[in-house]
Amino acid sequence: MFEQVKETYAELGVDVEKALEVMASTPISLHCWQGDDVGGFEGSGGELGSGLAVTGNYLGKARTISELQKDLEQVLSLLPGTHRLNLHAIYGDFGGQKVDRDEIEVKHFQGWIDWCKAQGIGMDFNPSCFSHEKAADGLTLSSADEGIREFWIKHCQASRKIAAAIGEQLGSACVTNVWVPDGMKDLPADRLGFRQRLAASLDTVFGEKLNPAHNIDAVECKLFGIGSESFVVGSHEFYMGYAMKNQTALCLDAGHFHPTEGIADKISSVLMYVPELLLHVSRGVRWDSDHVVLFDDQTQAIMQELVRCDALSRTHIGLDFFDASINRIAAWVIGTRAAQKSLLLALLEPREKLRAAEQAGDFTSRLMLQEVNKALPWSVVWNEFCNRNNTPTDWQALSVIKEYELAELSVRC
Ligand SMILES: C[C@H](O)[C@H](O)[C@@H](O)C(=O)CO
Ligand SMILES: [Mn+2]
Repeated sequence: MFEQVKETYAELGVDVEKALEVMASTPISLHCWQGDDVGGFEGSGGELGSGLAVTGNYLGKARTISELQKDLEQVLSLLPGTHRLNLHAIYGDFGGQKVDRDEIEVKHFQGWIDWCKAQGIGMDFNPSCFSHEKAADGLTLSSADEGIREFWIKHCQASRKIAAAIGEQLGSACVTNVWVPDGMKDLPADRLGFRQRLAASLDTVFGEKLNPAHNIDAVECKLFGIGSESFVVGSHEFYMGYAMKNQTALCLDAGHFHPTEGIADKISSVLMYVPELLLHVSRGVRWDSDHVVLFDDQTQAIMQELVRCDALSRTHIGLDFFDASINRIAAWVIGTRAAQKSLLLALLEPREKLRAAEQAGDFTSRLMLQEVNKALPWSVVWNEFCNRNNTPTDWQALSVIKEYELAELSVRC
């Protein structure tokens, strides 16, 4: 059947083998925080805060680094292709000691680096500027309190040093994404002041020039959060301007805009002015609810734009969702596979024929071809991709996950 499908696509000018090659060389950066509900392992007992919220209480949350690594290994075994780990600073191995955010060092993450090396994957990193007493009032790098700003600047500077070591040791640039929750529940008096302080703090954070082969800086914008409904200092306009001016990567999170505003249409514009893009593929339901990513129109549109803009080499595809209402392994596998399937669908699009019709002003054929594309047998190619990587098909993966739940997750009390 697969050979016939290849011929069907070839008639429309689509090279299926080329699409499978690109799939195999396009990693998805797996966010560690889905495994334990964004808790981390500092052992400080701190509550999740700063506008982040996880709902659900499904059994088997990872409680230790080794449990999280075991869960991630299970996930990786069920994903076709080679991926990356996206780690937050709060997941370091602090040996039960109190290590504050401004004191973190490479040694606290060496275990993770070694684990990634053993898995044959790259690693991305994030300073954790949330769920901490010095972020309790919702302000960090833009705070009017210089001591607070200094603390978070030091944390971000330390994070970049760690990221550069990660990138150097693993031989793959580590994307360091800076997201701060800074904002106001109600109407601020001096928006400009907050934004000037954030820009000055970021300039200090990024002041040390690091080898881009080891570390890529990204900044993440947001529209609102819990506790920052009226004002977010790091808005899209702020960070797009900052990224353009300083040529950092810009992180677009699919849940960080108005509920009806997708990020697909932003990709071609952003990539005209910033060097690289980091995506947090997510799914907001009513708000930035961080639902598990699905194979839906929004996700398909994002990947379609990446392929149409020939932007995969300048884009780092990360995921950002945290759902504790279902098996967390399944959440990762469903979400990652949805992102991958959306990418495959985009790679199999007869885009040369679409482009030709559009350039000829033949919008009728363009529309019809877009509809024809939806009915093409892309899932046969997806199953071939799974087979070639010795991974089960979607439905088969569920039974493997259920067995893991019984053997491993259900005994974590
Ligand atoms: C844990 C992540 O840093 C966080 O989800 C951030 O990326 C975000 O999207 C906050 O809304
Ligand atoms: Mn995000």
